[in-house]
Amino acid sequence: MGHWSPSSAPIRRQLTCIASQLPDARVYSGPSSPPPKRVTLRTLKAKYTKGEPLTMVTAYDYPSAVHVDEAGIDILLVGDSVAMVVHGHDTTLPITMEEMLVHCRAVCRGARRPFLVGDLPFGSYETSVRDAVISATRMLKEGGMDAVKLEGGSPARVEAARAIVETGVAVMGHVGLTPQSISALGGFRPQAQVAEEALGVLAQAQALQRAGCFALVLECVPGPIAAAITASLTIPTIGIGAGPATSGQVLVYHDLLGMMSHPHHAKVTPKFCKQYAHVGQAIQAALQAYREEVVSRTFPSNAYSPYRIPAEELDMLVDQLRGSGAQAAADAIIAAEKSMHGANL
Ligand SMILES: Nc1nc(=O)c2c([nH]1)NC[C@@H]1CN(c3ccc(C(=O)N[C@@H](CCC(=O)O)C(=O)O)cc3)CN21
Ligand SMILES: CC(C)C(=O)C(=O)O
Ligand SMILES: [Mg+2]
Repeated sequence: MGHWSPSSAPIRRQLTCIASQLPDARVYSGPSSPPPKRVTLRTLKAKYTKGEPLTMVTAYDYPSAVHVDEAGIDILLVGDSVAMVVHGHDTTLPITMEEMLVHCRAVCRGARRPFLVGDLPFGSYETSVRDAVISATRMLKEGGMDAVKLEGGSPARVEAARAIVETGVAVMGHVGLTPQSISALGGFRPQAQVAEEALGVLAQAQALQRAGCFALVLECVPGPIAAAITASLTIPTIGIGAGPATSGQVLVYHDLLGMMSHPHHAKVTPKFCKQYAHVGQAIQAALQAYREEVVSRTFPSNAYSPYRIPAEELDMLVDQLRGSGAQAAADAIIAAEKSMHGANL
């Protein structure tokens, strides 16, 4: 048994057996790779109870998941923001369940430790409670997620959240700015900026808590409103553009890395995003340097041309090519050998 805790592994291990396409990187693969201690609902609750901030970041693929895991982030969200930051859409609406599941599986292979939450995409849970339950269970069975997130706090959304929880799937709620409602909202606008609206968001948050949500995202609401909501709940709030008084914070991976500095991307980087790096600039500089080195024929140098052939083999090859009349090929060998290794054949 080693140090597998009975509560953390069995479910995911079973899932991995059921669905052959599921990631196996989260399965204990022998003594050489000790299993990392997974973040569970219990871990999250313990942190919240102690007043420790919860950290959450999005990731959409294997390398970003590895990085988020290594950084010790508590919760990894496979967000439907993938539609905008990875697929290049202007909103989160077009991303499909099948596309989300592909991203979830890639993330699951890279992230062993964080608690994994998958965003239910637009259209996958609003049509009926039955559809909501089907979509949520797919996120776990086919996506390898630990929990799902859905947007909104209207009575219909609360009913969907309750039904999913009753199925045995952990649900994270999401109120304030709910980007999937952009058509009705008329834009990515900050929410709860008048007292009546703030009371509405508070009531939605409380209804989602009653429905059994284990946490709530509060997006784009004034700090004091987020503070009031957080103080009124017994489950953690995870803020984004919601000030410092929430129980935790979430940012989009590409935003916090400064990957979207290109003017084409800049439109989707909201004001509340702090850039902890300027990875976009680093990528741009590297690509330009590569292009310039190829054009100037300085790449690949000998250091990056690793495959060798013994001199006597080359001699034989040159002789055979000459014998068969392939003079140009033979000359090319001699010229290349001279320029790469200064050798005269
Ligand atoms: N890259 C990225 N980061 C995000 O945080 C994010 C996404 N994408 N996509 C999904 C949602 C959409 N989000 C957004 C997007 C834009 C604003 C924004 O620019 N708001 C402006 C007001 C714009 C308006 O009035 O139309 C602001 O002043 O905050 C806020 C949140 C947050 N989420
Ligand atoms: C911004 C977070 C909360 C989100 O829902 C997403 O990335 O899709
Ligand atoms: Mg989302």
